[in-house]
Amino acid sequence: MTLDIKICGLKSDEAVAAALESGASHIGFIFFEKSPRHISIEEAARLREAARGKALAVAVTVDADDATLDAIVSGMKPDILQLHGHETADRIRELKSRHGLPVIKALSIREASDLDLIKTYLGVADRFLLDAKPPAGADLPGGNGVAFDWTILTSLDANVDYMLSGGVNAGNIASALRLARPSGVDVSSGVENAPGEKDPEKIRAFFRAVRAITNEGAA
Ligand SMILES: O=C(O)c1ccccc1N[C@@H]1O[C@H](COP(=O)(O)O)[C@@H](O)[C@H]1O
Repeated sequence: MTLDIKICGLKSDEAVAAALESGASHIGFIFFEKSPRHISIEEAARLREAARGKALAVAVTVDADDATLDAIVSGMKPDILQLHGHETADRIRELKSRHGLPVIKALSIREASDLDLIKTYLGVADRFLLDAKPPAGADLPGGNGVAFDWTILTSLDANVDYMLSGGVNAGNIASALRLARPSGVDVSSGVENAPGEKDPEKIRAFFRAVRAITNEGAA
């Protein structure tokens, strides 16, 4: 079983290096000013250069307007856009034609009925990222380190291509992957010492934990 691994909210050379050396398929940069992981376009452009040919660079935005997205796309040249707000299917069609980039649509999940939203975006979004709904009063739509009940994913149509996100870490990824069959996992808080402060050793430990479970079948 191969599994994409996205390390999100990167801000330092050390964290990018740990993600790439460990074999990250995707590295994510957050463009959302309220986030402790927010990064400037210039800095993201510099960091993403290290990943060229190694991992795909993902620009994460939240209900961003055209001017903001134009600046991100021309400045940082991401491989993928991750839309983490309330973007409609029409807005995604518009952005895909404007920028010619694949789109990951993040959806906030708490209960099984929240998965119904997937239908709205099927054939429009290239991939889904299923994240936990933010806790009451949270400032951030993602990156809260909160997990949802993964057992609800057992009923999900096997053709839905999604990354599992929200509160994932080295300690719980094995149970997540025993319950769900995502094509990728996305982690941010779970590899940090404090909000926005990635820990290279936690990044490496996360990959070891994923490999322990994905290699089980190969032994
Ligand atoms: O991480 C953030 O600060 C953030 C801000 C705005 C939108 C999305 C954000 N993060 C995304 O949420 C997932 C899950 O995070 P966590 O592992 O639960 O902390 C993260 O990987 C980003 O894709």
